[in-house]
Amino acid sequence: MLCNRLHKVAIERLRTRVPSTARHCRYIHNSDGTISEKRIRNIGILAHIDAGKTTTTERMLYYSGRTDMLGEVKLGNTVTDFLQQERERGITICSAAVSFNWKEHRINLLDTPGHIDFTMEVEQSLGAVDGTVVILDGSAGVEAQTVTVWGQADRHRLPRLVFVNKMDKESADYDACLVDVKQKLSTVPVPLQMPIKEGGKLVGVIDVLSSTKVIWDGQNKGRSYKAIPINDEDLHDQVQEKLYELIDLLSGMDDSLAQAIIEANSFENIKLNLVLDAIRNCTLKQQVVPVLLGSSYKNVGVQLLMDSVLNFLPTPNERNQIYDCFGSDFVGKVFKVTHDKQRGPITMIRAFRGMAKKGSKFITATGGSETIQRIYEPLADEYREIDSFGAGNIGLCAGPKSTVTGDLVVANAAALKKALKRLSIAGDSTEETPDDELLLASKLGLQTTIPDAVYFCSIEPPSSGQQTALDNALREIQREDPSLRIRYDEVTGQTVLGGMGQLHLEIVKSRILSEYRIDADLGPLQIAYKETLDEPSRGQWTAEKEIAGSRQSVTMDMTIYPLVTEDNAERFVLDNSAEAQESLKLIRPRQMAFFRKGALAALQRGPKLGGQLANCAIKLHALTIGRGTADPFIMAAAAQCISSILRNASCRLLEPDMFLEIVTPSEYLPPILADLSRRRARIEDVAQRGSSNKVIKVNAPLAELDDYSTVLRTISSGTASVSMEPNGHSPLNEFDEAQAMRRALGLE
Ligand SMILES: Nc1nc2c(ncn2[C@@H]2O[C@H](COP(=O)(O)OP(=O)(O)OP(=O)(O)O)[C@@H](O)[C@H]2O)c(=O)[nH]1
Repeated sequence: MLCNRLHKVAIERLRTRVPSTARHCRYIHNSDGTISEKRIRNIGILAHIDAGKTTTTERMLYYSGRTDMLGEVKLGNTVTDFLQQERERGITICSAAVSFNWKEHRINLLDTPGHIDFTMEVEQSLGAVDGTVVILDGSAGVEAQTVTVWGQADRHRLPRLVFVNKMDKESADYDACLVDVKQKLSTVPVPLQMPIKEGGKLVGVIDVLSSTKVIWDGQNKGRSYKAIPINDEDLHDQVQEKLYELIDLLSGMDDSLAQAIIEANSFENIKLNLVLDAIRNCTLKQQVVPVLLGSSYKNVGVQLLMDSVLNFLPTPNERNQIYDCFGSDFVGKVFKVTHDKQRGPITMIRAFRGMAKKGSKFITATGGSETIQRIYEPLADEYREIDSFGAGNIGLCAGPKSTVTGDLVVANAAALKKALKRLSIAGDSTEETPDDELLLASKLGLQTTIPDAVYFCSIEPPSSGQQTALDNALREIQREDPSLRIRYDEVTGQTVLGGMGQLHLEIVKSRILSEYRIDADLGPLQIAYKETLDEPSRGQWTAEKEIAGSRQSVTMDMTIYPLVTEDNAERFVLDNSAEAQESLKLIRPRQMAFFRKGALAALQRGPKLGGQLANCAIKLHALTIGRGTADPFIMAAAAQCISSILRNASCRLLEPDMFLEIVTPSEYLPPILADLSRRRARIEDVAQRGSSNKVIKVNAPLAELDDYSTVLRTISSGTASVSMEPNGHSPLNEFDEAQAMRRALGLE
């Protein structure tokens, strides 16, 4: 029988695991010191807040032998939550990179924050990994932020595993989680395990593929576990049925497995390797998602999750073909910058092609050349020096000074040109433009979109003597976190911060105090409105000046017009009439690139409340640039022209909306709905969850959600919960706009 054969293989497989205490596996390195790509897995851990990412990561580090003790979130001593703020608040703020060896493979793991305010961190991390583990809280299933991070992983086309954690909780429901995964994440779950509970306590899992019980004995912090055959006949038949269901499902997607079944004329006698290969192939194609379970906190199931990472998630060379245009030249992506007190800025780079060595150089988006003075292996805030890191791996580099999170880094200008040429996007021009790298990034589909700020506030140092120190601290934090916006308000003379939420801005303030010893003052939190225009507005502008004896002059004619949708729309276009083309043909590509930059930059500040302009584009009709005019002058002139057109245009405010998912016992539905209607909310859906709960999906203006979580708790006697995420902007009517303007200007 299939099961008997699978038993032997599987028990053998589980028993022959490599001793996990090996701290360094020499045999995974190539002769040049790099690690073979086949032996690397780069994974991100994603989840709704508090599902157990940090706890699971901590177990992985411990079982792999990378750490000697098990950190606990509650005790504030975990490896990945190393910022003081994270330890105090028990949440992940920054994604942290850790690497460890497991069964002769290197796993580089990025633990990401679960709170919506730190979505940008998740986005950057996903650009650096090849697969993800999505963790669910077994008692809560798929939650609002799970759906958000799942969507992010979709955008990066990342194969995934699901780990249903917290299965030790009485209210945990594995089957409900599987239904949730199918319905809410619109994917095909492949359950590889079933829970084993004894006296209500989770003691192990049934490994469906091998039809064995895997039991953790509760000793030595879950290090040891054993696989034993299933003796109970009923249970055995039940597991067998699950296995056949699984093979049946996979055979519809995997030809080799289908062929084997046809040849055997049954599901029996199918080799375990064929089933494993089918799961792997279908996972890589993102047709299915293997689902595992356990309890990280109670030390059950994590080792099998680590095995599955090796078995089912892709190696670096199974993805990332878009970087083939670089051949063997070094190319990588900066997924994070941190500031270490002793080592200065540390740039974390995922290498896709080539090799980076200590002492070598690379170029960045800003065109600057950077030198890698030292390279370290990732272990959160600990550092172990290495000489190089190659394609598929992650390296922490000390030395680069201006690289920012999200930068594409390339060996040198020649390598960049060669890659552009291979992609045939260099055109005939031999002139370097400031947009070369952007062009490449957009061609490769690597452009990172920085989410819009939803809140802003002013920030001031305790004394004017500390302004420079504060500016430097903010610059450093912004290099780490591009979702923090910083601008100088010329009218008030204040520095203004824009962020993803209240928590985001509070954390920035706390970091400035704890890491830079500046007790800065934050002004009141204000909503980040956007602005748009109702109808096209055209204007002409001439900028003339004499700088160091050289006459600078730019004359231009432009229109700003509304767009129906901003998706994929070009925000700067040239008028294609014959007359316009005649005027524009004299402009060199580099001058046009600077002009475009200046014009687009001016769209960052609308005339009403200084909000970013949305849903509009610029058309250039005519441009004349005097001989010898410097590029920065061209850029500034374009910006002045746009600002002047905007001042005369009819603009409107757009307010940020939030999407809310509220889970409440049914009896509290009426008062919650009544309260929402007072908040200008738009109800999208009210559905039943389980026998006694309702789930309300609703869109509401951020301006109306001040203290909402507290109010909800009061209305529902503490039983309802809400998760929120930004959901675009929508126009205000005249009355609400006038009120918003008064509030923003401090007039009420
Ligand atoms: N009962 C139970 N509690 C768990 C389990 N795993 C984690 N926890 C607890 O759940 C809480 C959140 O765990 P974390 O590991 O910080 O979760 P996280 O997903 O990293 O949280 P954020 O990064 O802040 O989103 C902590 O109090 C953990 O001790 C589990 O398997 N069972």
